Formats: sequence, C-alpha cells, structure tokens
Amino acid sequence: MTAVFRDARIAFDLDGTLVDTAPDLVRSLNAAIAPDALEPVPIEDVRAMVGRGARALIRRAYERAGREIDDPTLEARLDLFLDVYRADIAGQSRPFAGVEAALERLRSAGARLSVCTNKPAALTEPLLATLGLAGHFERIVSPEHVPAKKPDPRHLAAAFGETGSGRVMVGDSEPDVLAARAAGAPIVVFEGGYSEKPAGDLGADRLFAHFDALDEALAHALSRTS
Ligand SMILES: O=C(O)COP(=O)(O)O
Ligand SMILES: [Mg+2]
Repeated sequence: MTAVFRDARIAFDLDGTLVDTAPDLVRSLNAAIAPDALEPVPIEDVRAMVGRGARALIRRAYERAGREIDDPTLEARLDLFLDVYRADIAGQSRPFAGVEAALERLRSAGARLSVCTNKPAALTEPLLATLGLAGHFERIVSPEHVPAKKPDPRHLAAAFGETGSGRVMVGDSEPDVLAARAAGAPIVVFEGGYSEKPAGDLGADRLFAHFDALDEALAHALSRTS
C-alpha cells in the first residue's frame, strides 16, 4: 500500500483533525465573551463552531446568544481571546490518538506533509511546536500566508506546493471539503473532529474514525485520482 504515498502531497487541517484543541479554545472563548455577560458556551457547542478562524468563532458565540457585536467590540474580544489562548496554548490540547504514528508512517513511505489551517499563524506555530509536531511538516500555511483562506482553494494549493505524484487533503469540516473540491483534490474526513454538519454529510471521498485507519483511507483517495 505504501507505494502510493511516495512523493504524494498530503495537507492536514489542524483544529479538530491533528489536534483536539476544543478544551483550550472553549476556555479562551468563554473568557473573551465574559465582559459582555454571555453565558459560557459548552464544549460540545464549540466543536460545531470551529473551522472558519478565530474571528468567526467569536462572532458565532454572539450569534448563538442572539446578541449583536459591532466591529470594534469584536476586535477587542478577539485580542482578549488571543491573549488568553496564547498564554497556555496547549494546556489541555493534545494530538488525537494515533496522529504522531500516522505522520511517521506517511513520512517513512515518502509522503510530503503540510498543514493548511484557518488558525492564525501566531497560534498555529506555538501550538505545533509545543506539541512537538512541527517537524513533520514541510509547510505550515496559515491564512496570513495566502491571499484567501479555506474554503478558497489557493490556501490548499499553497500547502501542497509544487505538483507531486498525488495530492490529498485530510480535514474535519466544510471549509476543508470545499477547498479540496475547488482545488480538484480528493479529501478524507476525520469523523472525530469539529463540524457543524455530520461528517457523513460533507461529501468526503472517504471517512475515517481513527488515525490507525488513515493510511487506508488516503491510499483509496489517492488511487482514484492518480
Ligand atoms: O481556527 C479555526 O477556526 C480553524 O482551524 P482549522 O482550519 O485548523 O480547523
Ligand atoms: Mg478543522
């Protein structure tokens, strides 16, 4: 099975795909909305609110409470969120079970790995470094590095880099699937991640429930396109 990975470009989403960041995201989000006396958002709800960046996460917390937020307040709450989050970015966040072993296997089989995330670079880099994951990736592409973020396919194209023997995205939510479709690349979706819609409704080429099963899902997706 491993021949299909030689020189393949595999781009990974971060929040909800590589790392279970929800506990630290919810703690920081609830600190950021506290000045406006919003009820704390429960962690299960946050899992359906992540995927379109930090600003969107805060806006969604206000929408959920039926409250309006003006732009200057949003920027102030974003600053607070970023300060709280950055101060203990990997307090409870951990790679999902089997992630490190899967990254090792794919690299040993010759795959070229990247991260394609809507998480701001100032958060992505310390998170991956703190968890010891950064060294697996040839490219780590946050929204600041590209003209537009996922679902825009230019974000994913930047993560893939030059054409390899095949290209595939691994993600957990709709922006990932839309970016892959628009880039003409297959996508496999992690069922344990964060998504507004059920993973099975996103239109993935293949779903996987544990990283031990990632290689098989990727091999299937790659063999259909190369
Ligand atoms: O920060 C977010 O909202 C999403 O990040 P992701 O693209 O890695 O899922
Ligand atoms: Mg995600």
